[in-house]
Formats: sequence, structure tokens, C-alpha cells
Amino acid sequence: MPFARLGLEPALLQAISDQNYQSPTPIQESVIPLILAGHDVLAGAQTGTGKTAGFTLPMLQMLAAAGSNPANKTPKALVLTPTRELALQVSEAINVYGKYLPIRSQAIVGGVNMAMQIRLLKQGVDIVIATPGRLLDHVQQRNVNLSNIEILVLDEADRMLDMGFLPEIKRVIALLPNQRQTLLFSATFSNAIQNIAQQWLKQPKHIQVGQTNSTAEKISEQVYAIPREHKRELVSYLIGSKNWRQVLIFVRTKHGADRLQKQLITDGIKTAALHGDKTQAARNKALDWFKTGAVQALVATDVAARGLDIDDLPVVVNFDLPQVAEDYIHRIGRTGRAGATGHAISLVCPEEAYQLAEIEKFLQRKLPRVADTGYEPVSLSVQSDNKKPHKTNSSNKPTTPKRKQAITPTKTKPTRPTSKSKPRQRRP
Ligand SMILES: Nc1ncnc2c1ncn2[C@@H]1O[C@H](COP(=O)(O)OP(=O)(O)OP(=O)(O)O)[C@@H](O)[C@H]1O
Repeated sequence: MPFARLGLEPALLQAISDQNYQSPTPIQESVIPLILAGHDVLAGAQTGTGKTAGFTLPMLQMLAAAGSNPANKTPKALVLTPTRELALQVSEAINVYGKYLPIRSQAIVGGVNMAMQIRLLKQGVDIVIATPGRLLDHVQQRNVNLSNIEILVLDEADRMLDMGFLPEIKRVIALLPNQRQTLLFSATFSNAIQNIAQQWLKQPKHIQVGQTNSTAEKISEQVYAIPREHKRELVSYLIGSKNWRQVLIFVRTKHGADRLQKQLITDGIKTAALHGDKTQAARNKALDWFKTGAVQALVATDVAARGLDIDDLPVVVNFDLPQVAEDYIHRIGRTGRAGATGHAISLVCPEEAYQLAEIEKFLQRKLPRVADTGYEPVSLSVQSDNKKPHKTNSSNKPTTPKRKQAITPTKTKPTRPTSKSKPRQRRP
């Protein structure tokens, strides 16, 4: 089906054609007409399937139809995202799709100077794309008035509504008019989150493209079962031997990200690191270096797990498994986007066996193991007396949501390195 059949106006069709999009993706085909018809929408679709344009295109069309009123400087639409990088990316997408429309938009994120944001807000904007904390700072200082918001989008809605963000989101929503259109988008949804979301949606249309909580279709996955102490060496070896053009490597901690970055640089691999302890300028620079190919590897915490769109990224490596099972889907979803193929590798040590089991339970399938890792085989089986209660957000019970909890590792004893567990000779 061509985009024109979705009822989008020529200015948007031209911008879409400038992007060389041939036809809408299935999620776009489903949600665009519903949003244009004024419905609230709760939409799920796999990573990299074009959800951003799914909400941005109709939002722009509706705002343009209402006309930009320079006398009224308050925003009409608000997009909330869980991370600054994602807010900046959505803001760029709005600029790209809205380039032929007289719509003003502004990203309002933390970690950057407030004075510039205040100046821009005072000039007036139609769309604000924000992270919740910084938005509330501006509300408190009366720099922005949210009482005329007509459209609210929660991008990565399940992350936005987990307990970490819930108090802030509640405060923002209390400032918005009741009479508004609310749109929730994510690649994963638990029933608990859907239940909270119902409070803010009015007779929403539920759209699910593909199987709920599933990974993108064209990502091949592999698990390397290896002792923790060999992970660093294996990742350097794989980068060198597999000829990966670029690789995004997820680690658990900020400190771990800095350490692995240094080690990879020592191994001769151009590497940047992205995590929440860096200044926003350094975070932007690291992502920019990676996007432009100036570095081959980016080591990141889960701040990079959600929504980031890196062109043709071939490989994602889980150096450490994610703390929350859903994040496995989001992390590996940085590859295999827009119909491309991708490869996802998880380096799993015995201490992470429980996390792996939780991820497989969430995905309802086993991840394929690499038969010969080049190291002494280690077991990833979970001892039954070590099993912890299920702690992902995937509970089907409509309970009061708890703070997104970590998957607690088992107390499996680490395998003692033996002479046999020494790595085989590897090329650098
Ligand atoms: N109709 C289309 N045809 C071709 N490419 C498209 C189309 N719509 C979007 N894209 C491209 O697909 C890529 C992924 O889109 P987007 O970032 O919106 O995915 P997403 O579904 O939000 O993923 P995630 O769940 O990871 O946030 C982007 O590079 C975008 O330019």
C-alpha cells in the first residue's frame, strides 16, 4: 500500500519520499489512520519497525491542520522518552518528517544548559520532546505551560511507566488537559504495564504487529557459555576475526563500560563508551562517533538499549546479560532494523545462568548455544535450590507494579580456571 492511501498530506508525502521509504511498515499502516481519526492507541511492534514515524507523521498532520498559531506559544503535543538520546533522536525525526510544514518542535532534555532551552520555549513551540525530569524542572520554573497539550506520546511506554518513571509521569499527566489524545508505543508490553496505562487512555485501540514481546525477525542469536574472566579476550578476538564493521557492546555497569573501553583500545580497537556518568556532551559525542563510523566499537550501559537507531549496525554483543529480561529484546533490537539482517551474541558465564533462564522464559524459546567456544565448556544450568522468584515485568497478574527489578544472579560457584580452561591460541 502506498503512503498516500493513509490520508497523509502532500508535505508529509514529500518528506517520506525524500527518505526513500517505498511503503508504510505494517505498524504504520495500522496506526496512522487510527491516530488521524483521533483515537487513543496502545501499539506494540518489534524493534526497528518504524514506530517513530507511526506516531510522528499523524501527529504532524493533525498539528498542521489545526494551524500553527504564533500568538499562542504553548505546546500542543508532548512526546516523552526515557532517555535523552532517544528524545534527541525523536526530535530529529520530527524535523525530517516535518521539514515542509510550519511546525516548531524542541527537545528538552537534562544534562544541558537550561538557559538556551528557556529561550526556545519562550519563543513558542508546537511540539516538545522531553525526558520527564527536565520537563518538570521547566514546569516548576514556569518556563512551559502544558495546559494546551492535545496529543501525548509515551515512547518506549513500558519503560516510561515502570516504577522508576511512574511518579514523574503521573506528575506530568496531572498537568495535562483531560481532553487529549494519548499514544503509547513500545516493542515490549507486560500486562501489568498495560493495566496502568489504561488509566490514561480513553477507549484505546490496541494494535500489536507480530508476536507480543518478540525479537525482531532477522536477528540471528548465539550464546557463548564461557567463564567470566575470558569474556574480554573473546570479544576482542571476535571483533578481529569476524570482520565486524561495527559492534555495540552492552555491559551492566558504568564502571564496567569504562574498563572494557580501555581494554579494547589497548587491543587496538577504536572504542567509545556511553553511560550515565558521562556529561551529556560526552554522551552525544560517543554516539555521534559511533553513528559516523569514527569508532568501531561502542561500549554502553542500558542507556543505549531503547529506541536508538544506528544505521545498518551489524552486531550487538551482550558482554553482560541485561538485568531485566525485556531489555534483551531492546538491546539486540539495535541491529536488524528496517528489514536488515543482524547478529546478536551473548557472552554468558555460569553466574548469569539464572538471568539467561529468565530471558528464555520471557522469550518462550531457547537461545542457540555455540558448540565450541574455544574454551573449556561451562554449564549454564540453574540449580533448582538456587532459583529465585520470577522478577521480570512480564507478570500476567494485574498487580500494583513494582520498581523494575533486577534478575538476581544465582549463587552458582564460578568455575575455577584450570589449565584446561585457558583459551586456545587466538589470533589478536
Ligand atoms: N516505511 C518505512 N520504510 C523504510 N524504512 C523506514 C520506514 N519507516 C521507518 N523506517 C526506518 O526504519 C528505522 C527504524 O525505525 P524506528 O527507529 O522508528 O523503529 P522503532 O520501531 O521505533 O524501533 P525501537 O523499538 O527500537 O524503538 C529507521 O531508520 C527509519 O528511518
